[in-house]
Amino acid sequence: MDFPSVERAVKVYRECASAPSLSSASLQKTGDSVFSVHSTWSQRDLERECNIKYRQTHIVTLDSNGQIGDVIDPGTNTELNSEQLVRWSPSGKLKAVLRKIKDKKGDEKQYLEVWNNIAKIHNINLTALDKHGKVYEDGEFGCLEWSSCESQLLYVAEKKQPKAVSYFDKSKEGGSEENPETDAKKKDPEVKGDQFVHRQDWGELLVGKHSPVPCILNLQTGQVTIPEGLPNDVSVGQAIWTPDDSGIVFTGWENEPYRLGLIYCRNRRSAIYHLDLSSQTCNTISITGQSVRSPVFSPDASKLIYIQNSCHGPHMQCAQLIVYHWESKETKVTVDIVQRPTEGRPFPGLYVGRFEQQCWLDNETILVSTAWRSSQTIIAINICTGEVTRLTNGPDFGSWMFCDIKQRLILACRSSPTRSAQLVVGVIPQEGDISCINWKPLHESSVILSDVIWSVITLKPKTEQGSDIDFETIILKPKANSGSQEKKLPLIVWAHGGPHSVFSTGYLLLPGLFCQLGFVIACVNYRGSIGFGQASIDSLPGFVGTHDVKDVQAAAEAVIEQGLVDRERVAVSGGSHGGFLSTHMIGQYPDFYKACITRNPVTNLADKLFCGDIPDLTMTEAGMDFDFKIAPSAEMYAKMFNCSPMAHIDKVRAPTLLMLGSDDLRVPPQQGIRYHEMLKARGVKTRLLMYPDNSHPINKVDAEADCFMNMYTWITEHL
Ligand SMILES: CSCC[C@H](NC=O)C(=O)N[C@@H](C)C(=O)N[C@@H](CO)C(=O)O
Repeated sequence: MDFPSVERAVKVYRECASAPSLSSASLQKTGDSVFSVHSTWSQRDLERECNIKYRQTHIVTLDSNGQIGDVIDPGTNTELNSEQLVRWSPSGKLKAVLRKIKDKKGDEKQYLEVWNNIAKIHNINLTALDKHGKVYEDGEFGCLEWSSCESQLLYVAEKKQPKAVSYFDKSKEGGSEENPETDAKKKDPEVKGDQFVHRQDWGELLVGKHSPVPCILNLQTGQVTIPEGLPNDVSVGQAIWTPDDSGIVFTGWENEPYRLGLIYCRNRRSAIYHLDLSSQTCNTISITGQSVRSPVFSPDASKLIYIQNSCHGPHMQCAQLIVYHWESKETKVTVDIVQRPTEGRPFPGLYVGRFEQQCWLDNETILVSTAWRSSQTIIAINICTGEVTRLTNGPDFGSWMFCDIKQRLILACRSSPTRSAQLVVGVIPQEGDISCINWKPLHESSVILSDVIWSVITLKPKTEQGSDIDFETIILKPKANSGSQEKKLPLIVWAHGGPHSVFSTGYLLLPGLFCQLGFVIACVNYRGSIGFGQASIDSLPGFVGTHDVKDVQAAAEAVIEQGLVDRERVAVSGGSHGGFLSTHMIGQYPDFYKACITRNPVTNLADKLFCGDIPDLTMTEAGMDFDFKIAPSAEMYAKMFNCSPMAHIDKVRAPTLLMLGSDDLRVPPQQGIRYHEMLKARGVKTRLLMYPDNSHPINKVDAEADCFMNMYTWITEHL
């Protein structure tokens, strides 16, 4: 087949990859019926080979009926690459900014700034204060919270460790005998012999993050204090003030017996704590033995909500919404786990990482984004009754993300497989059906794939365990051919990673790109994906390499049966567990797939058990209960190997491209390197690309672009 040229592929990549992705968006009330929308975006810059960050501001007015009036785009884009965290104060009059700057010597410094509407009014060099290590800005631990009196800021940073010195450091010898007291007072504590103690961190994308502690900056004094009374062996994150500023509430993850990778893992043992700052007493709010996260107070401070799910089993699960009544300390599960949604009760359960801090419509209703089958949707939850109302369900946009709410003005971001992110506002009706929202765009999507059409098909597995659980596949087709039968197109079958994640009908860069270049794409949400009920998730562990493989194959065959695809030109792609699946497909269906492209694939679970930051994934997905003591028997090793792609290596024929991140801690590169070598030793065509300074996602701008071009040339060479 004559595929579009490499030059065409480069052009299409430049266009589609230019779509900015939303990092954050907030509403500020700036007048009686006037609101400003501040949004920060991330956009690939291929020339500078970096992701640039910039801010946009829009003005929204409400008319006399409280409906959306004008939407004004003053066209103010400001690049802001040094900002790490931004938080407006409760009054909206002040803005706190955590900024990272390199000084003249090239050393990184972190500043906490406070701006009013005229200028910067506070500027604290946190690094120079030397009260703690780096401030955390990540999505797991990070926080930046104003006290209600707007005189203090709360954040988390690496705990300061005693300086480790050598027993043979001459500068420490002599002198101190004469003045042990004065010397000791003069210096920070020092520890001899600890220079090379292994300090385990929280793994992939959290390297160097070992022991975060809460820090309080007093804006009047410019001083930072680390509260006393913190629980031992707990990593603190997501800290918030109690409503009267008398204490802090935070999520604490257990460090012992050792840390497991935290990112993308919502099953790490943790608790919600309340530390009273004056008495320095710390109490646990949540029940023990769970995985909890994202504490948020109601506007009237009467209730605290947080998310809870089991700390055993799959890394992503259906969660519970917990309400904790602050005065009575009564705790209630207000939204429970959903095992099997039904036509009558379609709500599939909660799949939420963190609440937005401003997620309250009123003191009884919160707004949340959650996976709802193959869509990301916004729901309203009545936290007294547990009633769930779906606020977004339109046919044109499959992915909606809740951003902010002020009074009844809601700010959201929406996209689809053919439209990049678009900010929208709407007014939630005071009466009647709150889902009747008249959404108004603040701007047009920057990328619209007008020659691509997308759809979702539902499939039922054949007879086997878990066969009463359906699954879905998102299909992208070039519009030009959608109706015609004469020209059969090549197909790429895509498997997501996790395995407990999901393809949502939002902007999908790579599938959209390949569809633009003439491929039909099938993105498979196989059984075990989130958003379909807990029973679907639980149906996969112990059956990886069979159920997920069969579902991917069923999806591929269902697309072929639609008649648009040339069954002799089918490729398979996927990263991580998606790489586990794509290498399984070419091993189990060696004549069906004519090419394979995979990123950081899991190829041998037995080998992975003792490398990488998530040994528990290996045992869980192989159908075994994880135990920190990990004492695998020969039978357990056999079981892990037998459900792995490496067990099928002798059958593989398909030319296979592997793309690995040299810094990947989630799935170490050896998994891909060994598979590559096994193919070479068997004369199977294979190519391995190793991207330095890239981790599990391989998302550095230059590496990502190079991956795409190599994927394109590999597939077009072999289909
Ligand atoms: C977002 S689900 C990831 C779940 C899992 N977490 C811990 O086990 C995980 O990281 N799995 C990897 C093997 C994987 O498949 N990662 C996915 C999703 O991040 C990927 O595409 O990289």
